[in-house]
Amino acid sequence: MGIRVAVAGASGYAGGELVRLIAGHPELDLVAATAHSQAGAALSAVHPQLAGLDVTLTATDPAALADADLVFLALPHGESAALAARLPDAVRVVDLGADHRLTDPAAWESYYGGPHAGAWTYGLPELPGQRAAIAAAGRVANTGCYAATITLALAPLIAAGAVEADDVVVVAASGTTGAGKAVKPHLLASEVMGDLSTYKTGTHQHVPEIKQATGARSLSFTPMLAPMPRGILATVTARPTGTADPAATLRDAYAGESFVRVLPDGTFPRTAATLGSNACHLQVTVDRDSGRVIVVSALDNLGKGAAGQAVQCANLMLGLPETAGLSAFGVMP
Ligand SMILES: NC(=O)C1=CN([C@@H]2O[C@H](COP(=O)(O)OP(=O)(O)OC[C@H]3O[C@@H](n4cnc5c(N)ncnc54)[C@H](OP(=O)(O)O)[C@@H]3O)[C@@H](O)[C@H]2O)C=CC1
Ligand SMILES: CC(=O)N[C@@H](CCC(=O)OP(=O)(O)O)C(=O)O
Repeated sequence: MGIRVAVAGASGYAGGELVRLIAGHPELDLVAATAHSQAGAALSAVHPQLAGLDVTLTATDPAALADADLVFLALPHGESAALAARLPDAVRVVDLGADHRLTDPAAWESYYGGPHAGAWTYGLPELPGQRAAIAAAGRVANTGCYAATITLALAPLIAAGAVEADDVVVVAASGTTGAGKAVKPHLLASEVMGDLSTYKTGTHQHVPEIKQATGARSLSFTPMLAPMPRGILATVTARPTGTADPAATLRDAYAGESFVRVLPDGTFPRTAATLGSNACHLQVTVDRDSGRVIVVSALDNLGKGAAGQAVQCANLMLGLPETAGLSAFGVMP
């Protein structure tokens, strides 16, 4: 028997990807997979890609999870804080939701509403100091999917003083799994196919998280819905300060990393190249006309944007090799 892990919200997109990764992980054993409306169903009936795993979804009840060494929470916003509070301290928790990401209660109130549940250790191992903090933590708040894509592109540049922190502009497109599996009319194939649209224009809830994680002081963020199931591509632009070379800064920041790749010169990230993996691909250039630095960043929103990142954090928390059960290589085409 390996290390006992459980997934709450296993019937959702992020939960299904967690179970897939756990099934291929050399050290983790799934001891519970829970759901809400679909409790009682066979896991493989909900997730056909998991055919062959003999698992029945049970109700999301703390008693079903308390027996695990580590619990992944892949629940709607607002549900994980209440559930985590009912788990014993000895059970480690990685929350894929937003409940514990923000340190500023006013930012939480403004973007999410309702009571602020308090901040946990932020689950982005590639940020300076964060790897050790995650390894020492009992509770980790996994990143938002856009927040991971954008923070990996921007944080080293602001930390090095290579770009100005008060004029960051981001335009990004996400696949539809980013919105979860619950039925929503605007996500019907007939609405999404052949279309590209902005949404939450100028109001996206990841803005305070990205500012907190990167040190950006002013951020304009325009998200778009793309007609594809998975993947996020972000263009992050900012004014260079002239004091540090952006390309060298990014290459130095990620030189020893397993999952974050600054691509060879002239090669730009594509979402498809990251799908199914825990990779984030980056490229940096300077806009010929405006002189702004442009960083392009791509990842799989269910991989490095959610479940892959959560397994990476769990590996650190459990003292396992950080890369265990994870691939840096996508399944393109
Ligand atoms: N999808 C993504 O790309 C990313 C998602 N996340 C976060 O991960 C979490 C899960 O997202 P995702 O998988 O996309 O969402 P889904 O809508 O696909 O899945 C939600 C899960 O939560 C369960 N659930 C629904 N309502 C309740 C409730 N009231 N109490 C307990 N469980 C409930 C559902 O069960 P059932 O189906 O049985 O009703 C399902 O298992 C969210 O917080 C999301 O923000 C973070 C990063 C990326
Ligand atoms: C396409 C789409 O709707 N994406 C979602 C991504 C949210 C997400 O996954 O992150 P959180 O965990 O912070 O909710 C959105 O933009 O709100």
